Amino acid sequence: MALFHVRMDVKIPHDLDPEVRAETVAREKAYSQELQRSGKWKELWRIVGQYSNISIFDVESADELHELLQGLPLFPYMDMEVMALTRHPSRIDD
Ligand SMILES: O=C(O)CC1=CCC(=O)O1
Repeated sequence: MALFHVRMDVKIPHDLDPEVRAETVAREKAYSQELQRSGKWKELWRIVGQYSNISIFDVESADELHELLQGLPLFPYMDMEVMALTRHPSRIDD
């Protein structure tokens, strides 16, 4: 198991065809909901006031995360920042 914190900033070009935009956003939703159901996409939060999200992924490896992120329909239109997480030694839960 490997946990990753990912920030995604969505930057869809203003001149993108509205139908392509709507279809891509719909595919993004379906793709992310499938990964949420699988348990790999554990958290998905909107950053208030921004077309950005904070996500937590629980995957086998950085390679797997890379594959998942590259498969996002909005991948060509996003900037991403990825942070690998490890357990803090002061945590009290198992
Ligand atoms: O709207 C976003 O933040 C991009 C996105 C990620 C998963 C999803 O459904 O939309």
